[in-house]
Parts: sequence; C-alpha cells; structure tokens
Amino acid sequence: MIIAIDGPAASGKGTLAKRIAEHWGLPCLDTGLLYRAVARDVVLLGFRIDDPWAALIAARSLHPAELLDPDLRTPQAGDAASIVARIPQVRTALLVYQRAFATQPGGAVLDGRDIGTVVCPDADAKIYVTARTEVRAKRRFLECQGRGEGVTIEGILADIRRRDERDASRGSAPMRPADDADLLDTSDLDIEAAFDAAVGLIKRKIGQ
Ligand SMILES: Nc1ncnc2c1ncn2[C@@H]1O[C@H](COP(=O)(O)OP(=O)(O)O)[C@@H](O)[C@H]1O
Ligand SMILES: Nc1ccn([C@@H]2O[C@H](COP(=O)(O)OP(=O)(O)O)[C@@H](O)[C@H]2O)c(=O)n1
Repeated sequence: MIIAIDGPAASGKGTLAKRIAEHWGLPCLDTGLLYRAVARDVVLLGFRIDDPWAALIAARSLHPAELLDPDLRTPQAGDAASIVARIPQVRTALLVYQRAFATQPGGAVLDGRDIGTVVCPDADAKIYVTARTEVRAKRRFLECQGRGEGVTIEGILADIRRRDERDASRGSAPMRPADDADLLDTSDLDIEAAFDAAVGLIKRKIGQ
C-alpha cells in the first residue's frame, strides 16, 4: 500500500506520515529532507544556492545516510531547499530514489509537496494536509524554540509565506493537492485528532 501525504510548510504532514507508517507497519520517507540535503551540499561545495549545475551534482550524489543531519531541520535549510526544488533536473534526479522507495515490497508512506501529483500518482490513498498560516507558524516556532534556535514568530511566519508562494508558483511539480486527494485541515485538531481523521480517510479510500 502506498500512502501519499502532501501539504504546505509545517502543516503537520511529517508527524502524520510517521504515525500512519507506524500504524500500518510501513517505511516512511520525508522527501523534504532530500531537497534540504541537496541545498546543504550545494553550499558545502562552495556554489551559489541557485546554481543548477551544482544542485544537479549534489542531487545525483546524495546518500540516504546524509539525511540524518539535525541541521537539515532549520528554517534556513527549508528556505534553501525551496530554491533548489525549483530546478527541474534536480527534481528528476530525486524522483528515481523516491519512486524506488515507494514501490518497495509492501509499500510505503511518503510526505512532501508532489507525492500525490508526480511521485506516486497511483498511490492507494492521498491526503493533502493544511492548516491556517498563523497556526502553522506557531507550531514551527514552538518546534524551533524547543531545539533552542533563536527564532521569532514573525520570522517564521515570513519564511512560511515566502516558501509556500515559491512552492506553489514554480513551473515544475508545484505544490498542489492531487485531484483525487482528501483534504485534511488540522488547524483545530491536535496531533491525536489529526491522526484519527487521517486514518479514517485512508480506511475509506482503501475500503477497510
Ligand atoms: N495537529 C497538530 N497540532 C499541534 N501541533 C502539531 C500538529 N501536527 C504537527 N504538530 C507539530 O507542528 C510541528 C510541525 O509539524 P511537522 O509534522 O514537522 O510539519 P511538516 O512536516 O508539515 O513540516 C511539529 O513540532 C509537530 O509536532
Ligand atoms: N516532495 C517535495 C518535498 C519538499 N520540497 C521542497 O523542499 C522544501 C522543504 O520541504 P519540507 O517538507 O522539509 O518542509 P516543511 O514542510 O517540513 O517545512 C519545500 O519548501 C519544497 O520547496 C519539494 O519541492 N517537494
């Protein structure tokens, strides 16, 4: 069974994807980490973040073990990721790994921006997770604060708005719900309630 979870920044898709994967005993891939790692590697190689050649080299030489770096979780890494994510060749290079992960025996859960539309258009269930921008900013703020990062709510809100705009307006695999995705607004749901709602949507889709 393949489950696709998409949505804008800090909507809670990663949290849901992990819980759903545990529930059904499936492996889980946070595809945003791939773009974050490519952006990090472009900078480490000494190139400008919008250099398409360097980004393609970084994407082609990416190793899954490099996704565990905690620095990839910062808002700066997310912003840089959305810049390399606009480059079509980078997306194509990362597609191979994502498709192989999704089609492993038994299936998988993947979360990102284009899982339901591009990576796994035939997924058994697709959920597009949303939440009001202010709610998302508050959640990300609390998360960063918990890690001891010096962030402000205004800074996080600006980052989320800028990134959503960039992700939704790019020409290649823009962020959008697949036509057959179920929408889940988690603004007024805690993690447990959001998980219950997601499980209900998936069960309905797969006929359980
Ligand atoms: N429904 C929810 N209610 C409150 N906090 C949530 C909810 N879903 C996720 N969070 C918290 O919000 C933050 C961002 O969630 P995350 O799953 O990382 O979002 P995304 O993967 O969409 O960026 C995390 O700290 C997470 O624990
Ligand atoms: N499938 C995906 C996943 C992420 N991305 C890009 O990578 C960036 C970081 O993604 P993420 O999922 O780690 O970000 P958050 O939603 O966790 O803040 C996004 O803003 C997108 O630009 C993408 O283009 N396609």
